[in-house]
Amino acid sequence: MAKMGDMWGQLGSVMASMMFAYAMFKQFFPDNLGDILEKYGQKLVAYVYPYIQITFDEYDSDFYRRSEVYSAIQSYLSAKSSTRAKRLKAHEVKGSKALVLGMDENEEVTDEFEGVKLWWASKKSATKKASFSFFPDYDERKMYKLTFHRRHRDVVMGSYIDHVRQEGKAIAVKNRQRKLYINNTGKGTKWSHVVFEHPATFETLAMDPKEKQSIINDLLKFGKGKDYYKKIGKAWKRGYLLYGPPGTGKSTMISAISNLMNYDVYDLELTAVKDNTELRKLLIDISGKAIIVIEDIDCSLDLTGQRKKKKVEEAKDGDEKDQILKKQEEEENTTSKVTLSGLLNFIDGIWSACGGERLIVFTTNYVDKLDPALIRRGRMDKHIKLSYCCYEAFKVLARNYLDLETHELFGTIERLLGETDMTPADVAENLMPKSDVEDAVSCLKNLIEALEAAKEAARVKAEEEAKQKAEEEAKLKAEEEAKQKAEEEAKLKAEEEGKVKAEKEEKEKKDESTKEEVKCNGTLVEKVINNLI
Ligand SMILES: Nc1ncnc2c1ncn2[C@@H]1O[C@H](COP(=O)(O)OP(=O)(O)OP(=O)(O)O)[C@@H](O)[C@H]1O
Ligand SMILES: [Mg+2]
Repeated sequence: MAKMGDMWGQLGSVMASMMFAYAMFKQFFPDNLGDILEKYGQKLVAYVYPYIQITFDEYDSDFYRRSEVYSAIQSYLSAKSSTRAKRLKAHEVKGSKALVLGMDENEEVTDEFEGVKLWWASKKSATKKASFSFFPDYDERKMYKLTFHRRHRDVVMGSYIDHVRQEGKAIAVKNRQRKLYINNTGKGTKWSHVVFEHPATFETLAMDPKEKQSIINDLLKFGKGKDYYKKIGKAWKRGYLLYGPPGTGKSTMISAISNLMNYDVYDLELTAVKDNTELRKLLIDISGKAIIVIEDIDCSLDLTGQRKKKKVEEAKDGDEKDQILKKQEEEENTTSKVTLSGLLNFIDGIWSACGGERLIVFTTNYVDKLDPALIRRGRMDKHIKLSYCCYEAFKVLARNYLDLETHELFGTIERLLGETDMTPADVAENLMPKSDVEDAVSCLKNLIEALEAAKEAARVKAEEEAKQKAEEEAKLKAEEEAKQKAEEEAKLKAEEEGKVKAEKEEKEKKDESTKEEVKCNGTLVEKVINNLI
């Protein structure tokens, strides 16, 4: 019975060949005889082959998305096949208690539902792709084939397939091993994954308890919001922007969110995405119950296109311009061409609604660098600032790292944390015992020492900065004074020169008139003498 499906499949192809042969010879029979033969032929086929086959392909017809029904059947059959199939495929899933078993190719299992017997077979077919390559390229199609007697058609269509889907989904959720997906593996538009095993939870996350609770409430409400989002006509997704200095727990919070919500994490490396089309393809491949993470978003996307253009325009020299353009072209070929608008579409374009519940999380150290369009509410709905360690956050770390709820040194630490900035990462590092002989008290003392050192360093830095600022101000002032002095001197000099010039002109004028007078007098004397003579 194990090869029941195959047997009927072969019989089916024999019948098909007979029908083909019949079609070839049909033209030699009189019309009415042909009709009679066809009618009885079909009856004969139905009589001999009373089984129906349904095929479930791994991918939807457009090859964009893995079929949900296929995945559900796979989970459903993995439970059946591990007890019934003879040839199994074993996948070792790290961290799971047992091997995950599935049907091997061309293997069959039987199933029973409401007294109806059904046969499932796993198949694989390869069709040759149209390609000019020397080596032929094949498209592999995996599928499940369901065979059942035609008298059970109503049961199968009415309830069995639905039962398989529901059961399969429930099994998948139960066995779900969360995954961390990455896209920067040189496989183009494909995600590859590892098992997600980060132990961080909201309990171990050090931050202000009120803020923490509000984030947890927000997430839980989102998780239960399927009907609500449908009612308000919004895609079931929510954006979180996590910002703050390095080592304040942004990445840790993403793990805590994944552990709280039981979502997979898709760590999207934007710089490895070729262009907007590739970005969209990646988006389509993301399943529901997912956190899409773009870390250090300010470094991932080139928002400086404008500035580059300007640089080219500024370059006057033709050679210089060519060089800049050539360099830019080279850069463009090697770097990602994902644009801001491509990313905005990724977050809330029409495609972003495919696939079910999703969280989109951006992290950055420099929130001011981001384009306001990227982080406006509606895209990044909740902005969470992760900051330096406060006393409340320290208490969480002390509980996690040292099992301490309170201690007399806590007071000193509270004061010091109020006086200096230290990231939770640094506090945690100081609280961690480095050897077996180190106990909780020595760790607290280490932290106090580190805080005092940090305070001293901050004081020295502030002093140096103040000194540098004062020096710069003094330099600026001196420069300003020198400039003013120079201006005044120049003015004085100009005045002096003007005065000298005016005097000179006056003198020249005077000399001129004296000359004129002398000339006149000479002429007069000459005239008088002439008259006298
Ligand atoms: N708020 C926190 N609660 C608990 N542990 C923390 C917290 N912040 C930092 N840590 C510890 O410090 C380490 C570094 O933190 P994390 O990687 O989350 O920082 P980040 O904010 O993502 O830094 P970056 O901006 O450099 O990516 C973590 O492994 C964790 O052990
Ligand atoms: Mg980080």
